[in-house]
Amino acid sequence: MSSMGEFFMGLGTLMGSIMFVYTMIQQFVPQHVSDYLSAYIYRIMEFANPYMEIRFDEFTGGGDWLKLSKAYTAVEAYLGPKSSKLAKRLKARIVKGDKNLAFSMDDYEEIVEDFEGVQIRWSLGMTVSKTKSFSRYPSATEERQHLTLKFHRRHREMVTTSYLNHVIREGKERLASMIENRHIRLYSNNANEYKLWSHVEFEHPVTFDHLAMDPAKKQEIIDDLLTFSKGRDYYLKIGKPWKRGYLLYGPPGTGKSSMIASMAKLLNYDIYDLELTAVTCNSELKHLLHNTSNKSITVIEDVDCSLDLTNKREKKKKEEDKDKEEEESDEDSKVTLSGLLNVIDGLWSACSKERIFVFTTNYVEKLDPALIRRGRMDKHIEMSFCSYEGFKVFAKIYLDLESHELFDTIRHLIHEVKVSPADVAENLMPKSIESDSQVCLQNLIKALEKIKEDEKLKAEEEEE
Ligand SMILES: Nc1ncnc2c1ncn2[C@@H]1O[C@H](COP(=O)(O)OP(=O)(O)OP(=O)(O)O)[C@@H](O)[C@H]1O
Ligand SMILES: [Mg+2]
Repeated sequence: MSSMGEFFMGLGTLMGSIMFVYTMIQQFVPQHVSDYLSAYIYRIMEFANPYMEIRFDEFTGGGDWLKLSKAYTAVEAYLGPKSSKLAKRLKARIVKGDKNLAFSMDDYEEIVEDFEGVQIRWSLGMTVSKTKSFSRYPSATEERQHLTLKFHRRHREMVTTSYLNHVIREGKERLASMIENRHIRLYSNNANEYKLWSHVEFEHPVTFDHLAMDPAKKQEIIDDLLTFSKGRDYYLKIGKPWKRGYLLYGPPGTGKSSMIASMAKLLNYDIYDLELTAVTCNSELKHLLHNTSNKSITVIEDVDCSLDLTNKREKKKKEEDKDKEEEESDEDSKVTLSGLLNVIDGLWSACSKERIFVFTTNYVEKLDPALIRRGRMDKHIEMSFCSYEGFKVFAKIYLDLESHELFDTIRHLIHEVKVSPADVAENLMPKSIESDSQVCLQNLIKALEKIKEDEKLKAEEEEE
């Protein structure tokens, strides 16, 4: 064994000397001779080098369509605990919700692990590329990491099969448990250079318990969501992709956004807040949706305002007769209704699992029926003005009250007026440190009476 080691050490010294001599010669020979020599020297080096390398890049794809590599993510997760034990230089960071620091390998650090008696080296490298001139930060550099696996080539078969299978399997298991324990993420598609999502940790405190709405309706939605999340086998059995669409409609301030936050909390799903107006074309939309993860909620808020999705199909038919060519180029340049329908339930959507789509709108009647038909938006949920039941939820949460002598007055008033839950919540909040629940309820009564008065005046004006 030691003679083998000595042999390779000697070989290493020899190669070093050849490189030194070659560098000297290079300065005195013409370019074409130097190129010729380089090719030969490279071959000799390859022949003499007993090690092989496999590289895992952080991103795959190229140009504007970069994608976080799944293999890299799995390897990184696999190496996490090993790095803290084996690496000499570590990076430390605080992970929210975890009391211990998280460690990973520092840049250009290397760790060596033993797998079934075979020595395997992992190193973390970095490629630095200048961002393109149209970047928001002209001189900024873009750093991308890669992990390199190095081993003796006589173990090629074992490393490329059983070792790497083991790495990916363990990495994926670790990722799954990390996702289960980590905070929910809120992704948004700001128009960055690589057309990818950026995220923050989702800190919204609202849950279904805070939602003021009819308790039976609330329970029905909770049951629907839980049935969906446990429905893997059922969806397989009925031959449908495991996804569900919810349309939330109703006036402003009735809890549509709060409902989305509660859904994500209930299921522990990430939220992808898709800003359609920032998407330039159908293929970019497809790219973004391809890069969402399973167990997630993709949200398009105010879908009626995001695009002209209202009667696009009818327009399209007319335009088709007019000028076909013009329409084709138009299709390429922006997101269209058919582009959106295609990403929601085109063939590719069947490749993902456990996906929820939520659209919100204040004007359900404006939307193209194709967009909201069952199968696309499976459940239509009307978020409406505050009812007495809704008020009772607020009274319990905001004031710790289950009953009060003023409740009866509020019950009568709330039936008579159209008041949003947001307005009720605002009026119930104490406005000074001295305000007790009596004062808060009286404030609400005043506000409701004012709304009633205004509604009456408006009706009279309209009649006139
Ligand atoms: N049903 C509700 N239950 C509890 N709180 C509510 C409800 N509706 C509104 N609120 C309160 O009002 C605020 C605004 O609500 P939210 O943003 O969810 O309304 P929205 O329906 O999404 O409005 P918009 O149509 O303007 O987007 C919330 O922060 C919340 O405090
Ligand atoms: Mg909203």
